[in-house]
Amino acid sequence: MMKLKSPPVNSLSLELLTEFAISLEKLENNRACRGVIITSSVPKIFSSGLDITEMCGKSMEHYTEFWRAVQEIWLRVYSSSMVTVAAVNGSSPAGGCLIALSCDYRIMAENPKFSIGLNEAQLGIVAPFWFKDTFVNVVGHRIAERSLQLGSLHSAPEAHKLGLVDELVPEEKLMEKAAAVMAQWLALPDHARQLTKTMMRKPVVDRLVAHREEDIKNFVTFISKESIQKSLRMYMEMLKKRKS
Ligand SMILES: CCCC/C=C/CC(=O)SCCNC(=O)CCNC(=O)[C@H](O)C(C)(C)COP(=O)(O)OP(=O)(O)OC[C@H]1O[C@@H](n2cnc3c(N)ncnc32)[C@H](O)[C@@H]1OP(=O)(O)O
Repeated sequence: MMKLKSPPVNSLSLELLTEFAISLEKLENNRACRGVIITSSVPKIFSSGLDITEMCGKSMEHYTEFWRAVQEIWLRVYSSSMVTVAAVNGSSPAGGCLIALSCDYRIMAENPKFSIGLNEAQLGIVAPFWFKDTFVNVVGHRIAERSLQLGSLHSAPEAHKLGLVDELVPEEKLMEKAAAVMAQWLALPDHARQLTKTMMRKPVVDRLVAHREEDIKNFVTFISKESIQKSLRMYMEMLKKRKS
């Protein structure tokens, strides 16, 4: 099991992304490890997505390093040879949702206050093509298109209805259910499951691998724009105001 632990909201900072990638690599290289449950140790939050402070007021070099780390975590989770189950035990906007979408199966705590979705548009930013591809591959084109354009965050019941999460279970049953799903997936021979997973996911993975440097350049150019920086600053202010 892998538990995201970066209070208060598990925002995906460069440090957390790097630790996460190293832990995944270790598990991937351990032949005895055939599956991983990804969850959070922060109450009520799975992950608040990318750490916005990593994308605000920093240098081009920093944005480059940060975006490479974001790409890396997606590539590792999405193309993992292990069975990956997301036990979504709290809200999971944007990058947090991407982590869950990249797993093989998603189980979410049945709490209507928890929400999940790719809400980038609400921040005035655009989800890159590989976020979009991952989303489309889970929920289909129409639902993804509407949800992405509106930057929707879906409540747990709504997310289940849309197919964004596979199952809802009472919060106290989440880990038990995740273990049961893992056992069910691990009952199959690894090679058949892994080859099938590769067949299904390879086109999307290959697309980023082929355009990785171009994608970094696009991100750095986009995020460095004063208008985008302003949107991000305003969003952070809104988060702080909402709190007080
Ligand atoms: C080409 C560009 C593509 C770039 C792609 C980006 C994808 C992303 O992931 S962008 C990030 C999107 N994330 C969000 O919109 C989530 C924002 N956060 C929330 O909605 C809420 O914080 C929460 C529902 C996750 C939790 O709510 P809660 O009431 O428990 O906590 P808060 O008081 O709101 O937050 C506590 C603390 O944490 C700061 N914070 C929250 N989220 C982030 C974040 N993603 N990055 C950095 N910091 C974050 C928040 O401002 C509070 O800080 P202070 O205690 O200093 O006020």
